[in-house]
Amino acid sequence: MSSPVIVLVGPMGVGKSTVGQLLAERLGVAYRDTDDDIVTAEGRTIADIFVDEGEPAFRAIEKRAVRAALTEHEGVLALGGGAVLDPDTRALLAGQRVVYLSMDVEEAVKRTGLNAARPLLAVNPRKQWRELMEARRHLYEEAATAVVPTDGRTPEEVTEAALNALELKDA
Ligand SMILES: Nc1ncnc2c1ncn2[C@@H]1O[C@H](COP(=O)(O)OP(=O)(O)O)[C@@H](O)[C@H]1O
Ligand SMILES: O=C(O)C1=C[C@@H](OP(=O)(O)O)[C@@H](O)[C@H](O)C1
Ligand SMILES: [Mg+2]
Repeated sequence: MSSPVIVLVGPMGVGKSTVGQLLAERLGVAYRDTDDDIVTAEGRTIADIFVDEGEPAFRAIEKRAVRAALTEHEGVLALGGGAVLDPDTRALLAGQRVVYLSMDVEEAVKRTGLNAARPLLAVNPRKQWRELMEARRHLYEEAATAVVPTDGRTPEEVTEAALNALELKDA
């Protein structure tokens, strides 16, 4: 059993997938994203899974994908924004190097507001994002070994800040 060098958590649109790829490049390791694993395994988009089967079915698929990635992958791993809702997933994250990428609501709306690929923000994104964060903020904070704010930072600056926060700067 192995574990990732860095796991990224945080809300939809904060840049986990973007920054995850940059971090992997910087560290010279592989990048993996559990949303991509799900799309590949299921042969359909995340939005289609939500529409066809509903959120609970998606969470069950996600839980298996996250467990596999957390126990197999040795590089940088980005999780979907809701993965931390699962208590077993949170237990698996304990003791790992977990970075919580954070942002405020205005930044969130800029990055995700018009993006239909994220079904949970499809209607009234600002209100839905606030509600999601009320339910999840403490879960992200509890899971995190480092919190990296992304507001007003480019993906490259966020990557640099994450490496600094983890003291992996010279990697
Ligand atoms: N630091 C950033 N500043 C501005 N836009 C960003 C930043 N990081 C990511 N983005 C953009 O926000 C959107 C969501 O990024 P993504 O990496 O898919 O987030 P996540 O995987 O956390 O949902 C993309 O359009 C991406 O280009
Ligand atoms: O926060 C969530 O509940 C979700 C986040 C999405 O991933 P990103 O955080 O990569 O957008 C994706 O897994 C799905 O749409 C549900
Ligand atoms: Mg993503």
